[in-house]
Amino acid sequence: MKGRVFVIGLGLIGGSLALCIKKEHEDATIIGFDINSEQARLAKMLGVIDEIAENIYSGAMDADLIIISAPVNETEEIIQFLATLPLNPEVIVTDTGSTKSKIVGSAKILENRGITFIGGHPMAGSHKSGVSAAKEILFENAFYLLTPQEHIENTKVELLITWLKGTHAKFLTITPKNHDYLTGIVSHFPHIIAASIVRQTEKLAEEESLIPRLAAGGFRDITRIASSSPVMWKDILLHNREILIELLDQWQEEMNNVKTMLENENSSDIYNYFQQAKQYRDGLPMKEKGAIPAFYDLFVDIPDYPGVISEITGYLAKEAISITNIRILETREDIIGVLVISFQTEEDRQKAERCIGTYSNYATSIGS
Ligand SMILES: NC(=O)c1ccc[n+]([C@@H]2O[C@H](COP(=O)([O-])OP(=O)(O)OC[C@H]3O[C@@H](n4cnc5c(N)ncnc54)[C@H](O)[C@@H]3O)[C@@H](O)[C@H]2O)c1
Ligand SMILES: O=C(O)C(=O)C[C@]1(C(=O)O)C=C[C@@H](O)C=C1
Repeated sequence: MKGRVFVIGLGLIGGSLALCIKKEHEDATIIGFDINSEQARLAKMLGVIDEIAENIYSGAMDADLIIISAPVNETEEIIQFLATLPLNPEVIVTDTGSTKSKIVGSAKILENRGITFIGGHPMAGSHKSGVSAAKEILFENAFYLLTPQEHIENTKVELLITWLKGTHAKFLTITPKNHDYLTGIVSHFPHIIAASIVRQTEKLAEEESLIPRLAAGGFRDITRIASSSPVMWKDILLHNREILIELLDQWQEEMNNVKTMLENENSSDIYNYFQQAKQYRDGLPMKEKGAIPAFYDLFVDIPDYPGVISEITGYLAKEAISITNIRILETREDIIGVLVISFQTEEDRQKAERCIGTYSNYATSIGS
């Protein structure tokens, strides 16, 4: 499609969407604005946008699509400002905020002026911020939630989906209220828990200096998202305050149950607690980027000697097996333990397992 797309907020999400749109719609012009001029300059340098707008006014005036991708409080303010501008009457304004009720409520001011606003939330991301972390494949197979108000014409929603086709996401329309309830459970609340575990550990580490050095696999897995942007999460919590307070009450009750099981040394209840959790988690959809992203990981036990990683990647290269990611699980300090290699498909993972088995004696497993 041809047209002018204006992205306000050139961070991880705005930058990634700009890349997706440009890839799918080569004739479109992507204009970007960021309150942080360094981010805007970097976005232009990295080829994420075609032009930098000097301000929101100049970028928005003749845009066909406006994407607001700033923290959610800022998003509300940007909407207020857009409502003061003589925009193209056919423009679609959307956002990417992690909360929807307050933003969609604020956007009534645009609708009162005849401007179409369709709330949006791509349900994929990272703990990393900024345009340097933007990537075109970020939203592939993820859900992309849209929250159009009832009066919005279907053709407008379809047009927005066409603009966003290059995300290769799965679009789903829901109400803002339902959106905030669901994302409160599977996204916002886990971020509070991750941060709380890190904070508790930090406090306890004041008395025990070995703690940070021992914080390996399990701790890192459950706390990765505690490295996310504090500005973004401060805003999200305040927007979804009521639901999160309810979830915190339920969580406290849940923790009291665990405490009682332990006080009573009730081994069968403790077993069932973990068993039910495992069963539910193992049954979650893995092939889509939903609550748990799809990774075709192969775990390889490796000895601690220089060159072992290039040896293994060399075997895979010999058989032309592409890898998408490679990392080391630091199971023990100073000792290389397990190499985790990710593949795009299950077929590649199986080929790699056979390949490593053919060329070496390293033990492999696919985890569980
Ligand atoms: N990070 C994620 O995992 C994720 C996933 C989906 C949706 N979101 C949502 O998308 C939005 C953007 O998140 P992100 O991860 O890209 O954050 P980010 O910090 O990487 O980028 C946000 C950008 O917005 C800019 N900005 C802030 N105020 C602005 C203003 N008034 N005008 C113009 N630019 C402004 C910042 O300078 C920054 O460059 C947030 O609303 C967030 O809730 C985040
Ligand atoms: O993968 C991560 O780091 C994320 O936190 C991504 C995540 C999530 O909670 O799943 C975070 C916020 C968004 O609104 C959507 C996605």
